Amino acid sequence: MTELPRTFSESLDLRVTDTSLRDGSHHKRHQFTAEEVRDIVAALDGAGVPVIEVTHGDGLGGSSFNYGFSRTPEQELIALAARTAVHARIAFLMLPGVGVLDDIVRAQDNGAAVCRIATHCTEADVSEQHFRLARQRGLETVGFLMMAHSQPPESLAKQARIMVDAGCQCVYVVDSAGALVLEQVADRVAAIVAEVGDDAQVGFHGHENLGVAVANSIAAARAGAVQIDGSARRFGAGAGNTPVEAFVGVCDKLGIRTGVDFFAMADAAERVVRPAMPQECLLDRSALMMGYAGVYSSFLKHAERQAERYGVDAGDLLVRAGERKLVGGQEDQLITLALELASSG
Ligand SMILES: C[C@H](O)CC(=O)C(=O)O
Ligand SMILES: [Mn+2]
Repeated sequence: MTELPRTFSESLDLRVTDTSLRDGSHHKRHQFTAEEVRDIVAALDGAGVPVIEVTHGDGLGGSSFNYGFSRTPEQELIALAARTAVHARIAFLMLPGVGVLDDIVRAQDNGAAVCRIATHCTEADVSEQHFRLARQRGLETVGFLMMAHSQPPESLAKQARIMVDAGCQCVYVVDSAGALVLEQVADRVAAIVAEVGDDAQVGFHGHENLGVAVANSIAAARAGAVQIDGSARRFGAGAGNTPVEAFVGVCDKLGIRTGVDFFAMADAAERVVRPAMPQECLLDRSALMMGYAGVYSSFLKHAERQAERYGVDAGDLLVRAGERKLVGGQEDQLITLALELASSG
């Protein structure tokens, strides 16, 4: 049986992970400065956020021509975050094949404590060696089943079992496209809870493309998820993630104990995180198309760039990406789709 993370105090019902400094990296085109990361970590830590994720938007090793180059090397940002946080644990994300095993070792040497491994939701087996290494090294582990809207609950449960058997301590339903609504989240979480039982925890990572990320996160919690992701001020890909400050406020009203201070979190979101954002994360036409058509939220900035370059509409391009069922890593295919749209229009 997998040992569960000893990260919960008896007095908490669920654990919040803030991913502004990782998912928000997409919205900022990976241009975080050291000062922004230090100030945001200090503010989130001060508000009682227990886990803060810091990495390139596409995970360790993501700084590249395909995904966009980081302004500041992510390992430097991880080290700075770990030095800054007094209570919070620092997490990092890695996608096998984008990052490599050695990147995990470096992130841990730089002070990270939580290793989050993400795969497309039908490809969990590519994460097995990464979970084994992380657990051998004493890291806490989380598995991300991305684009979870694209598979039914029972398929996700089988993929979750693969991750858990490899050493994953908490499997997340990751609504990368912000395409799931309410029962669709609950059914997926419940299926994984039923499959993994006491062997692992279950989590939920939402996107706001259809405007229901907070409600989806509550549905996940009611179905048994005990780790929930969000980003201060929704700072994330697409229309952004579940806003942590609103989620914490809703949890307070429902009697769900997160340990995060609502008022300090609202201050951090407005006074520290918002100034680091290039603009608000908008629930605009393009974001709606992603949620409706089931498109990976991190495609937004790439689609906007190709739409401008080829004189097509970004929303139309995203709908076509949904029809073609593109998955993470296929960002370059947006160029082909933009050319198709340009020649058909
Ligand atoms: C690499 C992706 O941005 C991971 C994620 O946050 C998602 O799929 O959503
Ligand atoms: Mn995300």
